[in-house]
Formats: sequence, C-alpha cells, structure tokens
Amino acid sequence: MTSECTPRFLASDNTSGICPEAMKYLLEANQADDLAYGNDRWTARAADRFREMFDFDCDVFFVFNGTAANSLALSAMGRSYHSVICHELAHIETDECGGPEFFSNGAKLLTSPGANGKLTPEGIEALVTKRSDIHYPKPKVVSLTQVTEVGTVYSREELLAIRAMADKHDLRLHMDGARFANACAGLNASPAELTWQVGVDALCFSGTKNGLAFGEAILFFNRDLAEDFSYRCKQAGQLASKMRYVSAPWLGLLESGAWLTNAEHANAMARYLSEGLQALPGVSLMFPTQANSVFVELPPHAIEALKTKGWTFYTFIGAGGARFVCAWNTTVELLDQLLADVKSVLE
Ligand SMILES: Cc1ncc(COP(=O)(O)O)c(C=O)c1O
Ligand SMILES: C[C@H](O)[C@H](N)C(=O)O
Repeated sequence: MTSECTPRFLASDNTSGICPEAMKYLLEANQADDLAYGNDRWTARAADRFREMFDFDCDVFFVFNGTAANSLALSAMGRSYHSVICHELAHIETDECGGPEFFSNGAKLLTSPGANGKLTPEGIEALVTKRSDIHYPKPKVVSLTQVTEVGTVYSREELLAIRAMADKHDLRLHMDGARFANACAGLNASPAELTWQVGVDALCFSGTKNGLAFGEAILFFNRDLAEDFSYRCKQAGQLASKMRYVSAPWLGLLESGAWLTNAEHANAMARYLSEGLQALPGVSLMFPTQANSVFVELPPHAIEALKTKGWTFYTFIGAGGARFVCAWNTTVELLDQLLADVKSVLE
C-alpha cells in the first residue's frame, strides 16, 4: 500500500468501530462507579439477558477476545491427555498460536478435512476410530466454527448429525461462534435453535465482530463443564477488573437487538459484494456466500494492484484466495468502490 492512498478496510469485521448501541451503554456504564471483577450490575444484567435470549439457564462468562474464549472453553471441556477434533481450517488450529493446546495443558488438536470448511460426522468418526491404543490422545471434544472460517454455515440438520456422532462416541461439542450472530441471521434461526437445541455444550460468542470494541461471551449449556471456570479466567488473565466495560456494551447489543441487525446488515453487504464480483468477467467464488464474508480467486497482479489502491484484505485464510469481510458498518458505497477497482485491475 503506498502512503498516498487512504486505506479501505474489508480485511475483517475486526476492523470496524463500536456500533452506536454498544457505545450508548458504554457511556451509561461510565456514569457511576460500580463493583469490580464481574460483581457489577451491568454484568449481572447482561448474563440474565443472554439467558433470556437463548431461553436457557446457561452459565455466562466474559473474556477479552476470541482466542481466550476458545482456549479456555476447550480447556474446561477435556483433560490434557484428550484431543479436540476440528476442521483443518479451524481458527483454533490455524490462528490461535497454540492457545487451546497451551491452556488445556496439552490437549491435541486432531484435524479433519471437509468441503466448504465444515466438519462431517464421517470425518469425526474416522478420527475417533483411527486408533484406540494408549498412545493416541483420546478424542473428547468436537470443535466446530459457526460461521465457518470460509464463510459457510452449518444447517440445523448438519449440527444434529454431528451431535449424533458426538453422542455415539461420548464427545462434547464446542462452538466457535466468532460470527454466530451472522449464522443466526443467515439461517433465520434463533440462538437456541443453533446451540442447545442441537446439543452444543459450550458457545464462544464474539461481540468484537458484532460491533463491540472487544469482548466475548462464553455460554455453557452443559453447566457441569463450567465448574470453577471463573478461576480459569482469572488464572489466564481474562477476568476484567472493570468487567462492566465489557458487559455493558454487550447489553447494548442484546437489549437493542443490534446483535442481529448488525449481522443482517453485514450479511446483506456480503451478498451485494458477492453478486457484484460474480458479474465481473473471470471472477469466481471459492465458497458460497452464506454470511458476511466473500472468498474469490484473484490473479496475483490484481491482488497487488488492489492493495496499492489501499484495499486491505487477507489472502492467508482458509484455502487461499482473497477474503473480503463485511461488518455492521460496511456501506454500499465502499463496496461499489471495490467492485470498480476490481474491474479496473482485471482489465
Ligand atoms: C473464526 C474465528 N474464531 C476465533 C477468532 C479469535 O478471535 P480473536 O482474534 O479475538 O482472538 C477469530 C478472529 O477474529 C475468528 O475469525
Ligand atoms: C483471521 C484472523 O485471525 C481473524 N480471526 C479474522 O477473521 O480476521
């Protein structure tokens, strides 16, 4: 990127700012002192709001980021000598720098292929039955990402099939919900329909990608797994002393409904971009656009030319290609600029 061009951000929903609803509650929480370490009234209200929203009496914890959420949740779901089955493109495998293995004191990730970034019951069973000797880290957890790392979603039927396979082999089910809101929006499904009603034991729900500055919620539907979990958070440096500054913005998302409208907007922008890109000669999608990201193959010269024009996007995610991610504040105007630039660099 040359210095004279203004950077334009479609690299990730992590590049967006704080949405107005979250900011409103953040400023309200800042009007008065309150108790620390999650004992404040905002955190209690946010946890209760999650239980109402999911229609389930789950345990709720707040941490700073998604890697911590995944790593700590997984460390509570199995022992150090167990293994976690995940897709070969899973973020816990590719982008968390060994966090899940570190915080579980050694649990091994066993990866499985699968079309469109999705685990399959057959792929899970192949890893479970591959070996049964003492030298093989015993599979105990299945971790799936909803929305997947390549922008696809698991249907309820696919989730139920994975749950059935997990039951067959006494496995627990973790959901990396970095873009869970986008899955609810994309499938027009309720949070309950995509979690405990299909047998998810624990959900890591990202607020960061949904309009917060930071902040992830960990929901345990299998409450036995949450025993002493707050101590895990504290030991990992994930117990915020001023927790209200994490939980109050979350409450803003939940009480305003922005958690869903932000996701619906991001998904709609991705559909707009996807259709625009597909209309360009020589451009094809790598994966179906089912949530808020679009993956396309572009020639190297086009990638470099776009970056020179100030576009920021990743090329290392998933199976290569260029990933464009839309967020709560992505505009049609920005996407039209990208589409015009893609057209020009391909000519
Ligand atoms: C699918 C997925 N899971 C987990 C994470 C981890 O989040 P963080 O970068 O906040 O650690 C990300 C990244 O943002 C992600 O894309
Ligand atoms: C890939 C990167 O780690 C981040 N999770 C993102 O999706 O932007």
